[in-house]
Amino acid sequence: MKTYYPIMLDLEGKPCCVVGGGRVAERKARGLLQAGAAVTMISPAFTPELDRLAAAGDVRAIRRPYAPGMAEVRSAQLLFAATNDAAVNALVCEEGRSLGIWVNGAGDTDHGDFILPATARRGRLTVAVSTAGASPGLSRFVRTDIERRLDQDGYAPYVELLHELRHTLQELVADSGERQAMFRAMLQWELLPRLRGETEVPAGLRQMLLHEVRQHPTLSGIRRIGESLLRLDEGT
Ligand SMILES: C[C@@]1(CC(=O)O)C2=NC(=C\c3[nH]c(c(CCC(=O)O)c3CC(=O)O)Cc3[nH]c(c(CC(=O)O)c3CCC(=O)O)/C=C3\N/C(=C\2)[C@@H](CCC(=O)O)[C@]3(C)CC(=O)O)/[C@H]1CCC(=O)O
Ligand SMILES: NC(=O)c1ccc[n+]([C@@H]2O[C@H](COP(=O)([O-])OP(=O)(O)OC[C@H]3O[C@@H](n4cnc5c(N)ncnc54)[C@H](O)[C@@H]3O)[C@@H](O)[C@H]2O)c1
Repeated sequence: MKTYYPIMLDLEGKPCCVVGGGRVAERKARGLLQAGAAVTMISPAFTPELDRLAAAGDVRAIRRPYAPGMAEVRSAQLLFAATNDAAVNALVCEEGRSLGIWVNGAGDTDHGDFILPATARRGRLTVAVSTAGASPGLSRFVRTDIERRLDQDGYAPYVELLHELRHTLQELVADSGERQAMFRAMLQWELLPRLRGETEVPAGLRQMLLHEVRQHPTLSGIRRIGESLLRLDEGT
């Protein structure tokens, strides 16, 4: 069985090129724009949404069929073959390979270098789901299931709070081993149930925790904060 390597790429401002202008190309373009990439599309025709994005200047649209050697392909850092013509997709994959550009093939006969997962995002938290190409529909199904759970459980504010607390400890504690023990202890705090149904961290809770962490930046301090949170819950 083939095993893929999952990765989070920083595409901010980087040139990415999508060949094709249909429904699949549009989905790839939307994902790239979310990541802040500089997107160029090559296709004789585009979906109405891609036409809108091009008119707004959000993507650059080259309105002609793909041909090997195009400057927009050569300058891309990531390449996507998403036409409905398997021979064209294969050519795009081949050109990407020969140029050393990572290429995604959207069809079953394409041989690209990477595939895309279905992605659930809530704030800084991203959950990516892949079936290694076995069933993209299942990836989508699992993604929507995860989104429902993340919304119910308050993970978006939770990850914001953890980000802030972790940053605070990084400034206060020099030893990385000690810090890691503290981060692990912090994850034992019963915070998630308090954030259920919230879209933001309640200001009082945030201030209280930041204050306590600044006052007690030690492993035993972090554990005690967790215990006092439990006592608060028990009303003692
Ligand atoms: C996850 C997602 C991400 C994205 O594209 O952004 C994605 N496909 C999505 C949806 C989806 N794709 C298809 C259906 C129809 C139902 C079905 O066929 O199951 C649905 C469902 C729908 O649209 O509702 C059809 C399809 N997809 C591929 C082929 C070719 C083939 O392998 O045969 C065919 C058949 C074409 C045909 O037969 O004509 C190929 C790929 N699709 C992948 C990703 C990669 C493997 C992902 C994995 O490992 O699971 C891979 C290998 C390459 C790639 O594209 O990177 C996105 C969900 C986004 C979301 O909603 O969250
Ligand atoms: N990876 C996936 O998630 C996924 C999902 C469904 C289908 N597919 C596959 O992807 C293909 C595309 O699906 P779609 O729904 O976007 O199809 P579509 O028919 O909506 O769009 C095809 C696009 O390719 C463009 N095109 C055709 N020849 C071209 C060329 N020579 N150069 C540049 N662009 C060209 C067309 O102008 C059109 O914009 C399907 O044929 C299928 O094999 C992949």
